[in-house]
Amino acid sequence: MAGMARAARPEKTPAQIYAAQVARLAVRSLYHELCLYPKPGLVSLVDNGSHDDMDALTFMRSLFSLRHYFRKICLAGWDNAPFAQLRQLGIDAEAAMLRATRGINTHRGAIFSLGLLCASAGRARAQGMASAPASLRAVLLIRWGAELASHAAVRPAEQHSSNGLRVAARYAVSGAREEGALGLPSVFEVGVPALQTATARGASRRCARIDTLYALMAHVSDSNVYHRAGPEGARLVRQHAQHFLALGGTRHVRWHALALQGHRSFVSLRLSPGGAADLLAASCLVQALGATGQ
Ligand SMILES: CC(C)(COP(=O)(O)OP(=O)(O)OC[C@H]1O[C@@H](n2cnc3c(N)ncnc32)[C@H](O[C@H]2O[C@H](COP(=O)(O)OP(=O)(O)OP(=O)(O)O)[C@@H](O)[C@H]2O)[C@@H]1O)[C@@H](O)C(=O)NCCC(=O)NCCS
Ligand SMILES: Nc1ncnc2[nH]cnc12
Repeated sequence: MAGMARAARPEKTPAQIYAAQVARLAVRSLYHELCLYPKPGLVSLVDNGSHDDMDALTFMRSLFSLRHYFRKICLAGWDNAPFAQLRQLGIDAEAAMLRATRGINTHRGAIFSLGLLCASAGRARAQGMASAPASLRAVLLIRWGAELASHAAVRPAEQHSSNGLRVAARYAVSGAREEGALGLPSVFEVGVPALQTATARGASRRCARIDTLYALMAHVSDSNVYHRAGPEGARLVRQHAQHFLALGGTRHVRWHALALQGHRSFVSLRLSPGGAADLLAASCLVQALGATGQ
């Protein structure tokens, strides 16, 4: 109304400003993973890979639904929230993702690992620490390590309640829970070093991400691969990734053709390394947080 002063918006606190920045980086990391091509068996902007129930639009809806979650969990970390509170935010985010995708699990692994990283970034920043990879991991383990370890111990009522738990019971392999309990070793010991090495030798961002995805596929016990194709599928994924890396990865002149060939054969076998894809996004987030230099 003319002549009436509009109420001033309350100033954003440093925590709110930082959490918004971290959430943008988390969503961007998931977007970079989605756009990357060729990724063996995985959904991209080009095709649906080994998936007939989801495409790039499903992933876009999913990652858009997660933007407030990443902001909230970063703020919770800043406020030194207990693990139960982080977990509840993750459960709510899974529900939002499933509403956005009409019931399809696009980002459950990412909600867990990138969520923990956003919380750790918030906690580190509140304590005046830099968001370098080593600090993020130390904060994650020191603040929530014990609770993450007990989260990894499956209670009888939970057994067989998810693909990951069914796979763990059937093949005695680890998955997202163990990753969390150990402070995301695949991210800090495989993904981030692979990104750093590729960047240091002057690789483009795209090539650095392709090489990192392959390094993760060669290393990770991916419950999504076991769920779809058992130990034989897991062996094929590891073998393809090790072969690609042994040839020099994206330094090989024919890397694109090799990766396309892998993509086609993964699709014909319905293989999908979704866990490695999530961990690639998590590694990109750690690299981006480190690059903020704060
Ligand atoms: C800890 C949880 C994430 C629970 O995990 P759980 O052990 O119960 O297993 P899943 O529910 O199966 O989910 C685990 C997802 O994690 C990804 N993943 C797989 N291996 C690893 C690994 N070694 N390290 C890290 N992450 C890994 C993987 O995500 C990708 O696969 C998805 C597709 O999965 P799925 O639906 O099984 O596949 P389809 O083939 O489509 O199945 P069908 O339709 O054919 O049946 C894809 O979306 C990727 O994201 C696994 O899916 C967690 O649920 C939990 O405790 N949550 C609490 C809340 C929370 O997240 N809190 C966060 C802060 S604490
Ligand atoms: N691009 C992708 N395709 C299939 N599953 C995934 N999980 C995470 N990212 C994925």
